Amino acid sequence: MRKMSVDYSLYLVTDSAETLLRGRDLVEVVKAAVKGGVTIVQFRDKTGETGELVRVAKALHAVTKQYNIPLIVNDRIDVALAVGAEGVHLGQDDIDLQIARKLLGDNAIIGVSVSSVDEAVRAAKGGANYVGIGTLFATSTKVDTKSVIGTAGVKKVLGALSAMDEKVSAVAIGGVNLSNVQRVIYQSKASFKALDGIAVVSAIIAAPDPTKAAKELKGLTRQPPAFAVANVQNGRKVKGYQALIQSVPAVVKMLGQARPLCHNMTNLVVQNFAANVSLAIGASPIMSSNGGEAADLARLKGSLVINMGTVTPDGLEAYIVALRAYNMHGGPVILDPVGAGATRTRRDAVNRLLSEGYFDMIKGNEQEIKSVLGEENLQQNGVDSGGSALTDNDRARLAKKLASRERNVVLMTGPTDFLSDGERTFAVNNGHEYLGKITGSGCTLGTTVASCLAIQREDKLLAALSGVLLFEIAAEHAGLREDVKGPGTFVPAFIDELYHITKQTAAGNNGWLAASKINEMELSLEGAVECADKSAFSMWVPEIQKHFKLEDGPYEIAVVGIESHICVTQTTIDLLANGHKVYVLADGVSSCNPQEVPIALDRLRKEGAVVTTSESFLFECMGDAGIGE
Ligand SMILES: Cc1ncc(COP(=O)(O)OP(=O)(O)O)c(N)n1
Ligand SMILES: Cc1ncsc1CCOP(=O)(O)O
Repeated sequence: MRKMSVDYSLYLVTDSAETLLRGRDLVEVVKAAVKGGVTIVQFRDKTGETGELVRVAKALHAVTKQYNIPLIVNDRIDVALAVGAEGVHLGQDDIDLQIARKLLGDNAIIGVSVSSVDEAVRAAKGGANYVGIGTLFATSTKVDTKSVIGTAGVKKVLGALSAMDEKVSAVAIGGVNLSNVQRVIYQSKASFKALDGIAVVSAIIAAPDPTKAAKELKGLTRQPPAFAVANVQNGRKVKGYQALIQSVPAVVKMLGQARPLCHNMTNLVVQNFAANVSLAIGASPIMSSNGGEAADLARLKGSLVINMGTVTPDGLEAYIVALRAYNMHGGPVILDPVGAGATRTRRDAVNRLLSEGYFDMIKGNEQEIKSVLGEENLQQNGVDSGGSALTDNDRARLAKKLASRERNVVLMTGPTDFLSDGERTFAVNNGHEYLGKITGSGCTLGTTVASCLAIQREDKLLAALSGVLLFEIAAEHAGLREDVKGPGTFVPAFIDELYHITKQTAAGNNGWLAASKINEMELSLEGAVECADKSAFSMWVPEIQKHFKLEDGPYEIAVVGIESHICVTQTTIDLLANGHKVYVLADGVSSCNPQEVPIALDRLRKEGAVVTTSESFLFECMGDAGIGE
């Protein structure tokens, strides 16, 4: 087989099912698709006789050769050899990778289907050129699939592959189409590895115009999704809450100026309260659970709250229509997975929603967030939050874990609220006990935060923080009023205070923010205090490894130590090999023989570590002069 360089960006996998081809000739469909920009083709026919398979494969190869792209044959090494195809694709139950390599030679492109980290690591170690990660979303094209792993599963596999020495390309497969391809690429991305491409069957084979479908898919693979555009363009985020908090008044002020639309698909219990809260803070509410009008509303540059408080099968379908419409226009969407862990119906609804679209923010109590994370052994009682056995750090970690998995912002509510975008995590300790004694306080917090998101899209964590502080400090003001005697009188006073704070802020009076109680959570350092006795030169020993699990990271780790050429070198190389980002602090390392130091630092730089100084590192961590420390 001849060696070929491969562009995996748009991988077409064929299917000869009549339901997809509808009387058209497969070779003609593939020809049209390749014209549209497909970069690699896999011939996949599970039923044909060998002679017929060879005939079609030959015809397909004539097409791919014309465009200088590879032809891969699914499962059948004999067919690949017979036509001189560039490679094969093997499933987990197909012929062994080593045997295939022996039969096909070093130049062959061999791909392996994987659905877990273990399978991916085995394929990479076994010398696969690429892995097909799936099944991403349930699809009628493959009904015998063993597991549907979503973007979270793909991301886990990519994270593990990024930590390996073996370089292996990766595509995701299963249910990818024009409406979700950008989200799939965006949400699957692990810290140090993104997908090399996407693999599709029906999105091209069943398309009325395969050239157009391929062209559109390819175009979309090169652009960030609409909901990420502002984020991506803005680049670096403000670090540290003191710097962030200075931007809160501008967000609150903008609410009154822009009067953003806040579209609520929410439960019957809170509709009136949520609409009043929206109006009080200057936003423009619309309470509509009708999926049919979501497409029109999504054009109005507002935000959407999907609150699952009273979810029904029809309601769920309407949420999905609206979610897609807002995703398409880049309008922010918040998921409030009310009672997510309470019933199988609600758990399924959450999973379905997460697979159908992108949520810029997920807001829920601890049990709801755990349920969205898919934590085992969880049975929530009703839709209220119940008690927690977790420490603040554990709870903050939950919020951070979900935010980095979904690549969004998570607001986990409770006596202390935790906000995270996966990089920055804050605890907010504002609010009033009466918020826990009225119905709909969580839901209306969702509406408040969604209104802020509508006008602050670049930094979604700032939007969340602004909404939380506005809402909870207003509650504190209301709770202190003499006319408030209990939860009943609290509600109207609370709406008044939301209104007053918004007005004051518009007039330039930001004094209310002095009441904010925020802590930044330093989660990567917390809990990693460990004294490990060791004889190994590297510090990458099990006692340390357990604090830096790749699925919770990858971590950014600073290394200092006495022998730059021994323990510092070996620890750094191990950390890099395990997928973490390493800063070696040049003024924090030495050597018994000083000549060793520059040689070791030079080597570590080449290995991929950032060699810097302690002062530079610390200032980069802080990011802003507003930080007290
Ligand atoms: C690129 C790519 N990835 C995954 C698969 C699935 O292969 P497999 O698990 O062997 O299932 P079948 O294709 O045989 O149904 C693939 N074909 N291509
Ligand atoms: C072959 C295969 N393997 C996992 S899903 C799948 C089929 C993907 O088809 P579609 O792109 O039509 O969802």
